[in-house]
Amino acid sequence: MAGLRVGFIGAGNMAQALAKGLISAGVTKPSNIIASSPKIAQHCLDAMEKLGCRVTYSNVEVTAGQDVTLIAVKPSVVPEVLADIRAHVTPGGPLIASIAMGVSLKTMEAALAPSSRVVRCMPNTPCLVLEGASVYCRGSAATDEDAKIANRLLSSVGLCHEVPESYLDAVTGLSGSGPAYAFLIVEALADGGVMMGLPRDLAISLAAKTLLGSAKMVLENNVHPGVLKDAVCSPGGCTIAGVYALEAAGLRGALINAVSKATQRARDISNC
Ligand SMILES: NC(=O)C1=CN([C@@H]2O[C@H](COP(=O)(O)OP(=O)(O)OC[C@H]3O[C@@H](n4cnc5c(N)ncnc54)[C@H](O)[C@@H]3O)[C@@H](O)[C@H]2O)C=CC1
Ligand SMILES: O=C(O)[C@@H]1CCC=N1
Repeated sequence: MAGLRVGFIGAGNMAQALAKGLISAGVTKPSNIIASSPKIAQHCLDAMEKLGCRVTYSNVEVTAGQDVTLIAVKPSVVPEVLADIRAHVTPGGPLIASIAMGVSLKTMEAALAPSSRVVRCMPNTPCLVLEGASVYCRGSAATDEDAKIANRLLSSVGLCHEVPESYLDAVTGLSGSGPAYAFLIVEALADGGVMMGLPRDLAISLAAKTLLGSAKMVLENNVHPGVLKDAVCSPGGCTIAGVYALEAAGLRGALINAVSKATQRARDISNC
């Protein structure tokens, strides 16, 4: 697997997070990674080069001789990229894996030659620190071997599930966008600590570790989060007073609404 040849079309935030994650997980060597981007985004290519990856202005070069080519450009740029590479993607060529929000398998397959092997993925930025939460679904011509490649790539940088494509927009609204919600929560908890007199650095570190540890308890203990919450709330204690403040402010509704709005936005883009 350390020999897996990975191409990135697009070298921005998510491509860099995945490349760093794949390298630190030992899935592939930097020299086996190549990334493309237009000259106007030279700083993205410079960041990839700093990791030891090869870089190019040519999207076609990123399909040649790769095991997998990841499309990591904004959704509106995907049609242009698929047109660039169409003539160079043969059924025996690289697996095409898109991480673009709202771009369906049907759209990708229609833009590529018949029988092109495609998977659609939704990772998130914590792949950078090997704590990603990713899913993928396979296109009609993708083989079991292709699914294995997608699974091994994404599970090397966190957890990974294969799901039906109908889940993709909701996954985008939950875990694709979710790090932004989590960062807001960390920042706001730290603000609370600062308001109560804690130094900023200490407050951020305590808030972030509290989220990390709580998330770990949910994942490792396989216990419903409500049960774990109850165990922190002593009768008549301080935590239930804090929980009441959150409930009164509508925290649950706000988070449910965030996932719903982000999912709807992904759906709107899917239907464009
Ligand atoms: N940022 C995130 O947390 C996540 C993003 N995604 C998806 O990943 C994709 C990329 O997002 P980001 O990395 O955040 O965007 P970004 O704006 O940081 O990076 C986009 C990259 O595409 C390059 N690019 C633009 N036009 C190009 C072209 N014609 N050919 C080749 N490269 C081109 C840019 O130079 C840039 O390097 C999006 O489709 C997004 O939906 C998915 C999961 C999480
Ligand atoms: O905000 C976005 O459009 C992308 C997709 C998921 C995370 N970032």
